Amino acid sequence: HGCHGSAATEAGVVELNPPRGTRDFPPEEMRLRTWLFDHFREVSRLMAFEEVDFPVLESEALFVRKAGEEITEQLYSFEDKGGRRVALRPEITPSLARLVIRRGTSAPLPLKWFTIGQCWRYERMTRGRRREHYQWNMDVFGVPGVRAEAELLQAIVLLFERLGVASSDVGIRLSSRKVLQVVLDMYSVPQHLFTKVCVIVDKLGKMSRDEIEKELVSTGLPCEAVQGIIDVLSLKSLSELEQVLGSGAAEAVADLKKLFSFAEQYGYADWICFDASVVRGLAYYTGIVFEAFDRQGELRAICGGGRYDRLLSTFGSEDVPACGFGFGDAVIVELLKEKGLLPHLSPQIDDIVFPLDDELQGPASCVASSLRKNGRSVDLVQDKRLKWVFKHAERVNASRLVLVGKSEWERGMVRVKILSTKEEFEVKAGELQ
Ligand SMILES: CC(=O)Nc1cnc2ccccc2c1
Repeated sequence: HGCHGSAATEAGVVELNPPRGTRDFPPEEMRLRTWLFDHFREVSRLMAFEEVDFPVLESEALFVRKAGEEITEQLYSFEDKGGRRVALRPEITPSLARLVIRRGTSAPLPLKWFTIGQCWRYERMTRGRRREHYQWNMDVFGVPGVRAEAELLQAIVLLFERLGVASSDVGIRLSSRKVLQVVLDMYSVPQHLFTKVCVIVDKLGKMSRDEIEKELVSTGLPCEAVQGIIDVLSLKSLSELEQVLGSGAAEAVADLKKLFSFAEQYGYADWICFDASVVRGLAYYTGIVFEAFDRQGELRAICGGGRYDRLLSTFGSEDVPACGFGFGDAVIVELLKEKGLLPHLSPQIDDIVFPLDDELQGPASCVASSLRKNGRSVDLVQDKRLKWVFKHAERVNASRLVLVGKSEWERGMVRVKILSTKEEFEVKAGELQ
């Protein structure tokens, strides 16, 4: 079966590549994805978070925010046959908020929920970036203080440690949006510009400083405010922050100090550091924000999150304090590749069962069936030469080869070969486990 590129090369062959910006997961890639997602799930279990799920398709209204965020500008939205405006979700948080409201915000709190879901963006392919990725989300609803953030940070650190990533490879930068709030108040910048400013200054480090200044000025900020914002966001320590902002930043500083002391108790203090330039690019964050980055590379964000205490009221509900993070499946895999931490994953087949000639296919099925009922994963091989079967057993890393032969079967026996030790023996067919 030749490897076709696309319909263009051979008349009548359908386009074989998945749509632009999307991926297939053939077995070897699916094993790596399953390995990563199993770690996401195990950490969620350790943290006593409950799994939830949502449709990939949501009402477009859930994501319309007019704050100039990249993911809402690249919304994969369309009108369905019922004339409804719908969208492939670009993120998970609004769906979580929708379900919390739907269940009634008086439901017993706190809620600790996690999900792993595919998210979409319609990116002009000029940048050749992907249009979908999978994101692990962990969110806490109903905990107003930074104890919730401390739990989320532990989840992130547990995940990295399980993958073999050390705090020398990756750090977690954290700050509070209350810092920016104080600066904007100092220059009496109107509140409605707050989210726009956050989205713009989130590009610090990705865009040049004067491009940022230009964008801030074009949103209507007075020049001294622009200078003040950039100066404050360049501060590298809490004590500097206190000196520069004085009592105005007391709340932000108190939150951060509490979070750092929790970090000591949890034992992950060497993973985190204060960095006033962290604001994250999502409009709805209101307090602590954080992002994990690789200390060597081009400082890509591996995951990120923060507190969003006012999101539910934007959907017309009572507010419920909330915080959470999203952890994508792309940057982490690149990091693991660079660090030589990718696992070698082979199929997990326990037994290969093979009838030595065709009239033994029935008995072989019977042997395979009883092994499967005993929880063994069995590959029942038919119409192959024995030579092929040995090679296949190696390839799939099977533990045992069970050969059903005529003379043995007549004595109620089968031949078993342990592939690791090469030892071979007969066993009563009915007693094979
Ligand atoms: C590195 C990468 O693929 N990022 C990515 C890919 N697809 C997305 C889709 C929606 C939102 C964010 C996304 C982010």
